Amino acid sequence: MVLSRAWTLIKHFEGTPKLSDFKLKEVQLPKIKNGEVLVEAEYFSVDPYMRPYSKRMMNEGDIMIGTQVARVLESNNKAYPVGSYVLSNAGWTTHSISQGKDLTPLIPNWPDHIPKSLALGTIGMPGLTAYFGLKEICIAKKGEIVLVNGAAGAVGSLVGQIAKIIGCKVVGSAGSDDKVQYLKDIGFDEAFNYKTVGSLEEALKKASPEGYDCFFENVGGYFADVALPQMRKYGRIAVCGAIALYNDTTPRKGEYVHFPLIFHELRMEGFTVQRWQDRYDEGLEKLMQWVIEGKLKYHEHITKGFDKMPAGFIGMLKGDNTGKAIITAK
Ligand SMILES: NC(=O)C1=CN([C@@H]2O[C@H](COP(=O)(O)OP(=O)(O)OC[C@H]3O[C@@H](n4cnc5c(N)ncnc54)[C@H](OP(=O)(O)O)[C@@H]3O)[C@@H](O)[C@H]2O)C=CC1
Ligand SMILES: CCCCCC(=O)/C=C/[C@@H]1[C@@H](C/C=C\CCCC(=O)O)[C@@H](O)C[C@H]1O
Repeated sequence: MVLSRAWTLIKHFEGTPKLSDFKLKEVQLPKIKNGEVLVEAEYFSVDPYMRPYSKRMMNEGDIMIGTQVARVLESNNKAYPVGSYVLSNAGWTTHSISQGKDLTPLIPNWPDHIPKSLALGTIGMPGLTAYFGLKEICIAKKGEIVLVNGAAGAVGSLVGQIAKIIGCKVVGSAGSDDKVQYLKDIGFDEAFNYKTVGSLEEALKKASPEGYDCFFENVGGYFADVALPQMRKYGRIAVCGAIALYNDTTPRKGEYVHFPLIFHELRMEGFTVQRWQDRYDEGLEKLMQWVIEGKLKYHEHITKGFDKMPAGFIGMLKGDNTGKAIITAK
């Protein structure tokens, strides 16, 4: 018999989540039946979507939603041999039993020298988001100018690097001077700290006096208000996320989007990465290839220990992470 530990949401968040919104539970798991698999988590992802979607998708008392990289401990299912690694949607729980429907094997021939935690970041959902969002929504082309906010995070840091691979000029914004230095280290042409620039409008103009062809939007709110009028004619805006709004308890007031959209003839389109589910293999192979070739640099912000899951989640929302925020099980 295996003892599983799980973090449950005891209260829907009001504004920024607090440690006291979560409670650790222990559950004795039964023996696995025919077709079932028992997995043990090694790495957990904490993602911004957990903040707004927890209210839409969870009841108080549920195990927190989320993805993990796990190792198969026991198996009565040929598709998942003991010792193999899978992505699991079991959420914030150390051990879980499943029929295999919510499991995905890691891509075949995962090289030993590439950390398996990257299946939650650069060679996983955030990597795919950057790849398809930039290719299919921004339609970024060689010689164009790309703006990305939340640029030092899991998605943003890849958007900038993939745009450089395509041959674009890349401008990024992030919330600390260390993050700005990181962006320059990984090849961004221009980067600034949105928290300390006196004027966001001037910072955007200084970074690219010609304006922007593509805007990969991760943040929302004031940043978008200021960025939209700086788009060039026929510019494309990929609305990937809006993290500045996720903790809001009352709707914000802001600029009308209509005027820049009309005057600059812009196309603004929201997406979730699942749209390209049937092309994930293509994206993951490309991301893995770029990592192996050293064209995509990865950085993980690692919080050690399952006990720290809520702190790691809250820290990511506050901006503690450079690159992908990961929690290790041990
Ligand atoms: N559409 C889709 O399918 C997907 C969308 N997303 C979205 O992409 C965005 C980035 O996600 P991801 O890369 O995983 O997360 P990150 O790794 O970028 O982590 C979140 C970062 O957001 C920044 N942030 C927090 N609050 C604010 C704020 N008020 N204003 C500006 N920045 C803020 C912080 O960095 P800083 O120090 O710079 O403030 C923080 O580190 C999110 O909006 C997310 O919801 C992600 C995956 C899929
Ligand atoms: C208003 C919140 C925007 C969040 C953007 C974001 O980060 C999206 C991430 C998705 C996430 C989607 C999760 C659930 C979809 C539920 C759809 C619904 O109708 O409620 C996860 O799947 C990974 C990213 O694709």
